[in-house]
Amino acid sequence: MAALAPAVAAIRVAVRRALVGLPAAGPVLVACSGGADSLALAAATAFVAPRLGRPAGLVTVDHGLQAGSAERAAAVARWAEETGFAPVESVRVRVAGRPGGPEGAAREARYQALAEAGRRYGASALLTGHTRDDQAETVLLALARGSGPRGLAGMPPRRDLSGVPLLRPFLDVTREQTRRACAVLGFTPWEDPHNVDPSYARARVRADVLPALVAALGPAVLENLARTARLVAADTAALDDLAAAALAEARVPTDGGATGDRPVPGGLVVTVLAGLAPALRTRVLHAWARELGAPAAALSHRHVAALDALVTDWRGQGAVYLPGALRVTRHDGHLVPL
Ligand SMILES: Nc1ncnc2c1ncn2[C@@H]1O[C@H](COP(=O)(O)OP(=O)(O)OP(=O)(O)O)[C@@H](O)[C@H]1O
Repeated sequence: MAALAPAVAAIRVAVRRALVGLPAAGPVLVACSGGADSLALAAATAFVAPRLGRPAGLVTVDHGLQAGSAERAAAVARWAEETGFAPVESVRVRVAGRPGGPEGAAREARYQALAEAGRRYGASALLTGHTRDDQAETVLLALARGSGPRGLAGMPPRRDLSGVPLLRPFLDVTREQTRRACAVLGFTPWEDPHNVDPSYARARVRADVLPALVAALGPAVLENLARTARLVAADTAALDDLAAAALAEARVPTDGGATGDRPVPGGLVVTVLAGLAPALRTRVLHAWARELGAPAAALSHRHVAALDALVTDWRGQGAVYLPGALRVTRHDGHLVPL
């Protein structure tokens, strides 16, 4: 018997690790663009899932942004049916008219369609083909944009996508391995023109920045960036737990036992906030602003810093304006939403 190619073994092991012990019943759904990463993911899932007694389906999204995109989606769906995936779906989405740049709008439409498919089929998980290289790019972009620990934590291996568990089994698999696996298995992956389009920051990082880093510092750079993401993610999760407890403590009691003359519903006690370490306090304020209804994408460091100044640099300044048409002021030793 011919030995199993190491790249094929690596992708199967990664998918097996992700699927083994999945709590819920229901099929796993592979999100497949037809590119090397998600084609390798689909091939590994087609091999592993039946051996774990799980049905495997596949969804491909047609963004309708490029000539030939419908044909590409149809070809992926045809291949999936021939390979034994069920259900198989090709979903056409409308990208135009969504907020944000074209890349962000396409991503939002894609994830919405994937989550809807996941719910429709009662999927136990939705799988995407993000690799270690994608993770390294994400960390570098976050570092360059100054997005702080939440950005540096990169993409989590699992998260909730509107009620469906989203898994990324390939975060420890390299792009080189997915390409090699495709070659060994005789697939011709689709090459997404966006991946090499220099008008996208991620494409420039992929084409120029990472190769330069690897050339200067050696190939371990990719794994080291991915490890940085894991370490920061663990620290961030711990700090988030502490911040949730601190937020509970800072809340003005609504039962009449407030620290001021009268309770201020929905407010926070400034003296409690002032006693927190800055890293915790800014997390508390960020979480509180989200709770009040500020949209995550629009809530920036600047907004949180302005809230923080109400606590630590109080000079009687006016209300702080937050995205989502919100205002917060300091009154009588409390931060209060107006
Ligand atoms: N059109 C699509 N339809 C279904 N899933 C998609 C589509 N585009 C991306 N995905 C999913 O999201 C993952 C990340 O996509 P992205 O385009 O960011 O990275 P990529 O490295 O180019 O992936 P790939 O080589 O699989 O296209 C893919 O691996 C795939 O699981």
